[in-house]
Amino acid sequence: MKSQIAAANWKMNLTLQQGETLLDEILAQPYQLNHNRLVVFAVPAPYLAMAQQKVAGKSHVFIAAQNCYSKKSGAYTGEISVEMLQSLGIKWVVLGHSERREYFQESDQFLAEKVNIVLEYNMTPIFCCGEPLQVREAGTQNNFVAKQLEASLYHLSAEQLQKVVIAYEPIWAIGTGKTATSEQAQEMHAHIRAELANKYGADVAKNVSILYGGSVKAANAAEIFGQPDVDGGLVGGASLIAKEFSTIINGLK
Ligand SMILES: O=C(CO)COP(=O)(O)O
Repeated sequence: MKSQIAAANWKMNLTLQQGETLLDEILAQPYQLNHNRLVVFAVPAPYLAMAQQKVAGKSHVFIAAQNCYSKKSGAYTGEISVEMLQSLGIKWVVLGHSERREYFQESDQFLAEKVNIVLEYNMTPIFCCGEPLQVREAGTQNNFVAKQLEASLYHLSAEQLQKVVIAYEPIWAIGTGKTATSEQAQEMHAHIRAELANKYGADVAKNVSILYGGSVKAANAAEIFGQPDVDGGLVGGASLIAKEFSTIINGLK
């Protein structure tokens, strides 16, 4: 069964104290959450333990890492293993964000390895995909995203695939204020689901949560989330403002 998910991605923002205050303010509000209506905060690595403590005892609210390494342990200075995350109680990891792909040269193959290790530890990957502006302008975005999915996810079994959350984030809409229209979001999400159905069957595809990311804010969240194939969002800038993100959470179907 797929879930509706409001996921915050703080990226490389906020001090520890600012992060604590933000979490306190957001978590102080009442939300209608259940096992199919979830909130996730992807916080910077140094704040994972703090954030995990803040949500302890809160049902249906989870903390995510923004990245992890593909190896179990060893001489990999500066990297974070899934075992370390697991030891903190973290169950979610964002993988393949376009900023990681662009600035840190993360390849499809590397991401496939990260997906594998996250699933091996029974954690949930939020796998990001999405096309740059020139691909959108050329009209070849469907093919571009299908190739990203194929390269990093299609080695998975049907059972494994249903444990992956996909986040469609068109790069031209990230941090630009230029949101995809709800029609554009729905069109791509339907395409992603059709691709998954093609590979794994419709019964599997309908169980996969597909989030939209790119300039989601309080003012547009409910409309975008209301699209039939949009199962919530992965939110950057607006997730740093308590009132904005609280409204976004309430915009979930
Ligand atoms: O990249 C994003 C979330 O991962 C989207 O960022 P913005 O919401 O700031 O556009």
